[in-house]
Amino acid sequence: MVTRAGAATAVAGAVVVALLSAALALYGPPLDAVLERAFSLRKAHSIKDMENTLQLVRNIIPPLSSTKHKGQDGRIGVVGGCQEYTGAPYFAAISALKVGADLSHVFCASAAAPVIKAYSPELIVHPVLDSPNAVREVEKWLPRLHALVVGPGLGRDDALLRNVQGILEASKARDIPVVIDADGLWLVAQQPALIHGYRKAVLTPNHMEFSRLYDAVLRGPMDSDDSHGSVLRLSQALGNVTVVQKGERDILSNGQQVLVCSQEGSSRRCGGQGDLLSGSLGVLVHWALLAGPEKTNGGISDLKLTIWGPEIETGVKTRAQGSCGPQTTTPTSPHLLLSPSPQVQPSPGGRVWRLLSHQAVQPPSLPEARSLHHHLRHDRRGGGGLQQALRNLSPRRPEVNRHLGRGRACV
Ligand SMILES: NC(=O)C1=CN([C@@H]2O[C@H](COP(=O)(O)OP(=O)(O)OC[C@H]3O[C@@H](n4cnc5c(N)ncnc54)[C@H](O)[C@@H]3O)[C@@H](O)[C@H]2O)[C@@H](O)CC1
Ligand SMILES: Nc1ncnc2c1ncn2[C@@H]1O[C@H](COP(=O)(O)OP(=O)(O)OP(=O)(O)O)[C@@H](O)[C@H]1O
Ligand SMILES: [Mg+2]
Repeated sequence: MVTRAGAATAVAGAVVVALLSAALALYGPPLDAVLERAFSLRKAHSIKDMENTLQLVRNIIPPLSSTKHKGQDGRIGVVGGCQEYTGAPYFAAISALKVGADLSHVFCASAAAPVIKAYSPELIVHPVLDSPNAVREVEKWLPRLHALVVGPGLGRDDALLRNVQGILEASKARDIPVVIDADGLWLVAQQPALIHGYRKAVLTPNHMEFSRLYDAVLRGPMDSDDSHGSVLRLSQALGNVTVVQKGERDILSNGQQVLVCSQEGSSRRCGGQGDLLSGSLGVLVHWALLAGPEKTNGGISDLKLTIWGPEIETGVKTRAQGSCGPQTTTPTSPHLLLSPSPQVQPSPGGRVWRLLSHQAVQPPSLPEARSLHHHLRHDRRGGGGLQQALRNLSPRRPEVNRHLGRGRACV
């Protein structure tokens, strides 16, 4: 059973994704313009805070080393892909590799398999989801997977959904972290008990999926004037699973804390951006849980973290002195202060990109783009700031930039 710290670590992983997505969102338009737009700060915090935050990101990135074997840094399975939808599972599965997983599997309906296989040789595609032995076929792979992403391009066919129900049961029995997205959330809305109390579940509903889920679980429409409270309540009603409500501002909660990320990203509202998020999250939740509470300071509630740059607020549930129960504070500062220690007073003005460009030395030219994983590790060995790592991603790999540029997802 997952400890509280373990579950909180999953949420800490979500904070990491918020930061990484800031990084991921930097590709596309010229870097400085995006930095200016994405990281422009109204109130800057100390460089130390920025360093703390980047340290959280670095902490969960598993070290690259020549002693590792294939798959050790992440083997992710995507459950989805049907006759109509083949792009979504591809976007989710390839995102897992681009973030830094070693292997990415897609378990899809037989009709979708040849199409998804044709998209990329990097994906291991299993045409089993519509087979009579689908659950057994997937279950064979579960011992070799670190996390599952369930739902991208799944569709709503009852037979497929029944198979996915069995796959989720088998995954829970093996304590495998699951990210549930898209039509996987359609299934959860029909059977909330399927994941109730499973603290290694992370749900990533968009606006529509959230209101459907909220309605199904809490038997009534969400309060659109209290989006923070709605996410908190839904998480609590589902037994404190982590809920990431995607939108103009991403709102996350594990039933104890609420974290809001308003990091500016792509203004496109094209299909597939949520799929990029869920695939990336599959890797990062695994890494955050693998890193453990000591690396993520026990999870969000214990982190002395002031998020630098992205306007991330939190309604951290704090036990007011002398009160009998937890209270939710409403966010005042545009920055996230996650510890009960006295509020860090933001210093006026300033822009992160000036800090980063000051820090970042001329990046060495790399013959080919590598995963962000590589660069974040490289950064740890005393490189420049995260920006240098990002600059190292070769602009000569348009498919990488296009992929990273699309994916603005703050979780
Ligand atoms: N290329 C592909 O294969 C893609 C497949 N997809 C799959 O398509 C299936 C259905 O996903 P959808 O997201 O379309 O379905 P949803 O049921 O989540 O959304 C239905 C429609 O609601 C509308 N909508 C979305 N956000 C809204 C908002 N904030 N306010 C008002 N209306 C809003 C959109 O037009 C959307 O198509 C999922 O399985 C998903 O994974 C999508 O991921 C898109 C890309
Ligand atoms: N109105 C918005 N303004 C800015 N960013 C947004 C907006 N809506 C969503 N986003 C961002 O885009 C990302 C994807 O959200 P979206 O609502 O498109 O997911 P989705 O519908 O599941 O996508 P998909 O088409 O892949 O299923 C989210 O992480 C969110 O941060
Ligand atoms: Mg979606």
